[in-house]
Amino acid sequence: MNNVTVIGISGGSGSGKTTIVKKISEVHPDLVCIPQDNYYRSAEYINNENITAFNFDHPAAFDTDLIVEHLEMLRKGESIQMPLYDFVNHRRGDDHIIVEPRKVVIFEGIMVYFDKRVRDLIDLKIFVDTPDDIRFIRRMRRDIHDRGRTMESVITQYLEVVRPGHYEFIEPTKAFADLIVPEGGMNEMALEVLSAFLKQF
Ligand SMILES: Nc1ncnc2c1ncn2[C@@H]1O[C@H](COP(=O)(O)OP(=O)(O)O)[C@@H](O)[C@H]1O
Ligand SMILES: Nc1ccn([C@@H]2O[C@H](COP(=O)(O)O)[C@@H](O)[C@H]2O)c(=O)n1
Repeated sequence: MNNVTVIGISGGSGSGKTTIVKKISEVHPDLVCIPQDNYYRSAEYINNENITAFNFDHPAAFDTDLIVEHLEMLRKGESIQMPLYDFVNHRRGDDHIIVEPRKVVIFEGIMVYFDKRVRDLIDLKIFVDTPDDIRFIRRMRRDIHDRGRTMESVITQYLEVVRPGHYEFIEPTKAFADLIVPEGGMNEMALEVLSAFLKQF
């Protein structure tokens, strides 16, 4: 397939990246999203009590070689076997999903712009910029509801690794963005602009 366009959607944890992807997928069903989270390395020994024993907010937490390989394949019009990640048990699942090539590929995650090899494979770079307090509240709710976490583990993890990791590895990558979207998934005007951009494909 020629002319595959890769769109990056990055931003801090809880900024609203996934929500944006869900909303634009409703309007443009013919795109595919690759979540960077699916490329986390497994750390099965982690639980709510030792949550900071593996740093999920460091670039080394991701299998970036596999990300590069898969994005290159999608750009060439080849299908990939995308891994699936289990946030409750902190491990890559045994199954994978076959992702068929599409004209528009979205790559979404907290450290999408950290590695130059990945950046160079992305055509349009979007950064979702949401204040820390809002992100923390969203994350707390979501992690307790969906990711099997306790309030104490969310707070400990946030203070010890998530917040420092955000300022060291994520916030600086905003400088690579072509577009900055304030407040994430309910920014209707930003969604309209993105939607109009996608209509050409
Ligand atoms: N604009 C918003 N207003 C209220 N809640 C939101 C908004 N955007 C996202 N959320 C909620 O916040 C949580 C985190 O959002 P999500 O899109 O998963 O963020 P990210 O993918 O950046 O971590 C989710 O539970 C989501 O439903
Ligand atoms: N087992 C894991 C893996 C990752 N995290 C946290 O997820 C955040 C990134 O995902 P978002 O959907 O919030 O963008 C990241 O900040 C990690 O701390 C985790 O808690 N457990």
